[in-house]
Amino acid sequence: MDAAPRLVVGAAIVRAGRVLAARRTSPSRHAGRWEFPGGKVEPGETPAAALERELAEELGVEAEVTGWLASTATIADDLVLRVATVRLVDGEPVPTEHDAVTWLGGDDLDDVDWIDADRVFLPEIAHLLATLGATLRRAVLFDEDDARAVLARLRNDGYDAVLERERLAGEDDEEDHPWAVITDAPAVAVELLVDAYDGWLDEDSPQTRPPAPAAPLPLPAAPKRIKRPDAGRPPGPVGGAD
Ligand SMILES: Nc1nc2c([nH]c(=O)n2[C@H]2C[C@H](O)[C@@H](COP(=O)(O)OP(=O)(O)OP(=O)(O)O)O2)c(=O)[nH]1
Repeated sequence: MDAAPRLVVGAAIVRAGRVLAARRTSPSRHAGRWEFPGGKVEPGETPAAALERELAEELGVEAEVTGWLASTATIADDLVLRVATVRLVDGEPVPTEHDAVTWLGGDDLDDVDWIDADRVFLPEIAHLLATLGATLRRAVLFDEDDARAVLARLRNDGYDAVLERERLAGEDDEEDHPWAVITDAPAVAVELLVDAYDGWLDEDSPQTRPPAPAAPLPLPAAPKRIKRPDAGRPPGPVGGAD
C-alpha cells in the first residue's frame, strides 16, 4: 500500500486587506516564483504548529493560524499543500530564505507569477480579502509623522494597520501626497485618532476594494527645469566664477 502523501502547509498571512506572497529561490523550477511561505509538516507536529514554526524560521515573525482554506493542491505524488489564513502577532516579515516578499490586495493577486499549484487558492483568497476589505477603514493624514504615530497607536491597541501613500487624482508630482492608514479598527477608534492627529476618516473610500500595494513613485524622466531669465545659458559649475 502507498504511504499517505506528506503535508506541506502554506500561510496566507492577511493584514489590513492584503495577503503576503514570498518569492522562492530554490529549487530551480520554483526559483523566482511566488508562494505562500511555509514548508513540510514534521512527524509529530500539528499542521498549525508546523506553519507557525516555519514562519518564525523563514520570516522571523510570531504568527497565529486563524483557519484553513477549503482547497487542497496536489504538488506531487507524495506531497499535498494546504493553506491556512494567518494573523501576524509580532514582528515585521523579513525573509531569510525567500529573496522578496510583497503584500497583494485582492485585485493584485494575478500580478505575480505564482507556483502553478498555488493558483487553486487564489479565488478563495480574493473572496476573503474582498469580505475583509468591507470592514476596513482609511484614515487620511497630511503629515508622515502623524500617520506613523496613528499606525503605531493602532498596532499598539492590537489592530491591524498598514501605511500607504495616497496619490490624489489630477495631482501634480510636486504636491504633497497625503498618507493613509488602513486598519480594521472600529470607526470610533479611528475617529478619535484622526481628531488628535489632524486627519480625517475617509468615509467614501471604496473599502470593499482592498488597497493597492504601495507603488514606487515614478521618477521624472528628466530633471525639472525652472524658468529663469538666463534659462538659455548652459549651467556653469556651482559657485564657479564667470
Ligand atoms: N512552502 C510552500 N511550498 C510550496 C508551495 N507551493 C508548492 O508547490 N510548494 C512546494 C515546494 C516544495 O516542493 C514543497 C515544500 O518544500 P519546502 O522547501 O518549502 O519545505 P521545507 O521548508 O520543509 O524544506 P525541506 O525540509 O524540504 O528542505 O512544496 C507553497 O505555496 N508554499
